Amino acid sequence: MADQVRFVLASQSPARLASLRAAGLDPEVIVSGVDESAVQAADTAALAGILARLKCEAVAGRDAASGAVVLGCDSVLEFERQTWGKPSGPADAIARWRRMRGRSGVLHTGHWLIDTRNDAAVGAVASTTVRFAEVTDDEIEAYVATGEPLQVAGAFTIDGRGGPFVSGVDGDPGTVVGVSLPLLRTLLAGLDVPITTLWR
Ligand SMILES: Nc1nc2c(ncn2[C@H]2C[C@H](O)[C@@H](COP(=O)(O)OP(=O)(O)OP(=O)(O)O)O2)c(=O)[nH]1
Repeated sequence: MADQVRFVLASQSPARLASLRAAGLDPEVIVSGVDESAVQAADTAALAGILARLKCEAVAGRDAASGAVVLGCDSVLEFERQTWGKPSGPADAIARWRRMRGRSGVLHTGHWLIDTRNDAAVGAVASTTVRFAEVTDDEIEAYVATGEPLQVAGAFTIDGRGGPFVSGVDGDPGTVVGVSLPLLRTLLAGLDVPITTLWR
């Protein structure tokens, strides 16, 4: 097979890695360690874009990423003009779900790519509307008790235990899980890297 370019995921997210592997890509993982709490932005989508770029740049600048195409991502939920990442703890997750049920929010995932071979860079934010089911207090308590909501942006998953509590999405569901594959294809093409050349 032609020389394959190294592909690095600048994220510890198991969901992102699983999505990319299922799509035939097998990135090396180099965690950025970026402190997300230190970053401000004009709005939720802008924050997702800025954090994705900071994570990507933090890894692309390391010797370990030399010669690789590096992907950084960040996901945040926009809900009634609030910007929510991962909940601060069980009480926060419960309070959020009591507000979210029966309503909808927008999950924004920022994507940033750097080709370290020529320092070309490209990025974009994908957004998907998520409709939350009318979950009961008991369901909320039980879901939070599993610990899953505490690990994920927005305090919910659509492909895990949270699946029954999301009544639908408008947009790419991959954006909610953590990486939009059609957007990744477009961004890679912008760097003259066909996504098919990254298949393993
Ligand atoms: N499996 C799954 N994971 C989700 C879902 N929604 C959000 N997540 C996860 C994906 C990411 O791991 C996490 C979003 O948080 P971040 O974008 O800050 O990434 P994370 O802190 O996990 O890693 P990183 O900062 O990129 O090293 O939430 C979902 O519907 N399904």
